Order: sequence, then C-alpha cells, then structure tokens
Amino acid sequence: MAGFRDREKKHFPLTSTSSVVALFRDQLEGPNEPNLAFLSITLGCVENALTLNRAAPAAEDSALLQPIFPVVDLNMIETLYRKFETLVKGSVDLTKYPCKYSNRDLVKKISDVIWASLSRSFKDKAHLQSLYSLLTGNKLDCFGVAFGVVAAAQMLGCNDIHLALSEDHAWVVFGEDGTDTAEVTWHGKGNEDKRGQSIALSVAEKSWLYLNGHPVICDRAMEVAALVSAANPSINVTMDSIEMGALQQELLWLLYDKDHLSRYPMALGNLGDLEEISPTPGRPPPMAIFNEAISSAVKHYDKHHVYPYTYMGGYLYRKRRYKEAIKCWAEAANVIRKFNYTREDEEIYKEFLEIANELIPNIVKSVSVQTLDRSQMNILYNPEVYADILRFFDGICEWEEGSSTPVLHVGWAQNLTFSLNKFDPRTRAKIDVGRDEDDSDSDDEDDDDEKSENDENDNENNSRFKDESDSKVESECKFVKTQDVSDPLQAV
Ligand SMILES: CC1(C)CN=C(N2CCN(c3ncnc4sc(CCF)cc34)CC2)S1
Repeated sequence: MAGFRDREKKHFPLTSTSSVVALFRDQLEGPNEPNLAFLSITLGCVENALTLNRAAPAAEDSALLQPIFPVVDLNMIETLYRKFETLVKGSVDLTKYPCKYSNRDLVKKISDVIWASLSRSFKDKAHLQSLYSLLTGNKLDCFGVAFGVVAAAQMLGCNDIHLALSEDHAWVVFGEDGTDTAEVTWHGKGNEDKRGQSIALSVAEKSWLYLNGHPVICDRAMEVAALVSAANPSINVTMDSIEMGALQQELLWLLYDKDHLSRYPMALGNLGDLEEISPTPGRPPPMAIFNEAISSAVKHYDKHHVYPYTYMGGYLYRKRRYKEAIKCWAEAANVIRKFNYTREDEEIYKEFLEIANELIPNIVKSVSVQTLDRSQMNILYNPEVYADILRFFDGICEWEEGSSTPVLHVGWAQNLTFSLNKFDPRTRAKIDVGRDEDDSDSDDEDDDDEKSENDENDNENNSRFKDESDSKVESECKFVKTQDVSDPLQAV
C-alpha cells in the first residue's frame, strides 16, 4: 500500500495533546473520510503510553517536573496500520462480493476476520477498545470488535457499513438504504454471540439493550466520536491519566464544535463528566452539556435513552443537589418503563438498583440526621420529591410488567419503604395519587410506547417479588400529581 500521505505524515512525531488534536482535525476536515483504522491505532497508542505500565513517579520526579506525553513515531503507527491492512485485505476476497452494496455474508466475513484474530483471554479489562490493542495484544472488548469491523469495512471500501450503538451494545447497519442490520460482536457474559443475525429479532423483545429501534446510527465522523468517547484515561481503579483525560476532552470539543455529537447523547454525557473534573474556560458548564444530551435523546431518539438522565442525576448527586437528582432519576424510570426487562439488560438493572438501594437511601439518611443545611431538610417536607420517588418506583414497576424476567425483589421493597417512611406524614398526605374512575389505561400521550395489549393482560400475575412467590405488586401510582405547596417547612 502507498504509505501514509503527507496529510498523515506531517503531524508526526506526535509530542503533545495539541499535535493529536491537529491530526484529528485534519482527518475530520480533509477531502477524504477520516481514516478510522489510522485514528484508532494512533489514539490507542497514546492511551497505552499514558495509562499502562506507569511506575508511580518518585516524589522528586513527579509529573510536574517531567512531561510524560509519549513521542509517537510515524513508523510505529504505519507498521501497525500495514499489519491491519494485510490482515483485512489478505482475508477478504472482494471479488466474491461483486455488488455495489454490502450483503450479510460480507459483513459476517469481516466480523469473522476480526473475531479469528482475538486471543481467548480476558476481555473485560480496560484499554481493549482500540485497534492498537488488537494489533499489539490480539485483544478487543465487545465495542472494540464492532468498531474493528467498521474500520476494516472502510479499508475495504465498503462505505455503506456503519456502526450502530445502543447504551450497552454495538452492531452494524449496511445495504443500499442502510437499514439492514447485523450482529458482529458478543454481548455480556455467558451469552452465545449472535454474529451474522439481524437485529430485528432482538428488537422485537422490546429490551433496553436494543433501545426498541432507537439506536445511535453513526456516520464516519460519529464513528470517530465513538472511538474518542471509548478512550479510557484510567491508570487504575483510583487514578486517571490527566493527559489522557485532557486529550479526550479536547477531542470531544473538536467533535462538538463540528456538530458531530448532536446525535450522540452518551458522548455529550462523557464530555459533561470530563468538564466536571476539569472545567474548560469559556465552555458551557456540565449541566448545560447534560441538558444537551437529554434534548438530543428527546429530539432524535423519541425519549428512549436512559443514560442522559443518569449522567445528570449522578452529577447532581455528587453536588448534593438531591432534589434535582431525584427528579432526573424519576425521568430515567419514565424511560425504562417503555421496555420489557430481559436477562441481557443487566447493566441498566444495576444502574437502577444502585439508585434505589444506595443513592436514594443515602439521601434520605443524610438529610434526616441533624443536618444544619436547611435547604436539604426541606426534602423530607417536599411533596414533589416524594412524588418523584413514587414516579421512580412506578417506572420500575411498569418496566417489570410484561417482562419475561422479574426485576423487583424484597430488597427493593425494603429500600422503598425505608425511603418513603423518612418523609413527614403530612407531606405524604399532600400527594394526590390520581386514579381514573374506571381505572382504564393512563391517558399517556405516548401510547405507542405503552406496553402492547397482551402485556396489559399479563399484569394480573407479574410484578412479583422474586422472593415471595405469591405476593403481587400492582403498580398503584400510574399517575401522581402534587398539590402546590408554599414553604413546606411551614407545614411543620
Ligand atoms: C451515566 C453512566 C452510568 C456514566 N457512564 C456511562 N457510560 C459510559 C460511556 N458509555 C458509552 N459512551 C460512548 N459511547 C458508547 S457506545 C456504548 C455501548 C457499547 F458499545 C457505550 C458507550 C456507556 C455509558 S452511563
């Protein structure tokens, strides 16, 4: 292959964050599409140098005294790129796939090439998302395999093959109108991979894993955003590389300014988290960025994404803005109620479990001890907060309704009652749990998201606590409205 053109060469050797940002900018602005394999290898190389095998610096030679940004030479990147090109072009005989658009056999073949080059070892460590990891260690995580398939497809000239992303899985779209879908990687632990199969079958399950038909469909620039967003600045459980975090942050702002994040709520969430750690002067604050992520999910994905609300909820919790955090979590539950829980939805189950059984109990505990912070004390006298906790649990109850797998168990009920009982009884009396006369369906305007008729019929015998086989929990508070209250503390 002709070596890299001047467009790539002129940035090397890379010696700083700004030289990597300049290289990405050039790729994004260039006459040709950004080269996914080239960018993934390069960013993976920088991440590897900044996060792996870093001896703890002795006091005297701390990072302040010695810059640790690695020098990345062109020949290292070119060697790895050629290795990938040899692997891909040497394994896929394109003459067997003569048509202009890709077909399922070709997609499966490309996936097989990536799949076959993986070692059998541990796959859910950090730093396994880039082609640098594949080419130097034969290891990729599940996102990395999907990304690798798309990068290989680009190298083969299959420009109709693009990355599709849910909040916990990745696959590809392809074909003349880009609506054919195929699994190309595995998901979770102990699940058989479904590589080659179309996604349609899995979407039918209404599982959160496939976002019920509302995944992020990437173009090439959003695939660059995905590789940047998937970068991992962590050195170990307690430490992050400041340089890698700064590089990821600057690359996300570069993509943001070019409008490549506007349809990618999770990348906006990642950027908001990075801005909380290290605010960029002149840039919007985290809350503004989290709001953009929520707006994007509402506008482009029909309110089917959960993470924009838990990104913001987590931030507000850390800032001890508990009332607003609980409202975000109620909104998150308002999304998950549209889905049926299936066994591959563990990640979001764990997210809601932590909110219900740790974060909310911590809040009601921390504000009920003799807190001097009067603003926090209001929480237990605020009917809106109480109503939001009810909405939160109602969304989870509805999520369970019609699901093949139960969600709730007695621990949830214990935490729910613990939290609710902390509220002042008069506050609880102010809640008007709206009940329709004929107890018909809620007049929720987005009925098309509502469970299908048969799910309603199933309600009789589901939402069962795991440990108490014959107990049933009908979701009582489908609709909760609060009377307007002046200063709740007056109620004391
Ligand atoms: C609010 C949170 C718990 C904080 N971090 C979260 N994530 C970290 C970043 N994540 C992501 N960030 C960008 N793009 C993607 S694509 C994908 C599915 C596997 F391919 C995950 C993910 C996943 C979610 S959600």
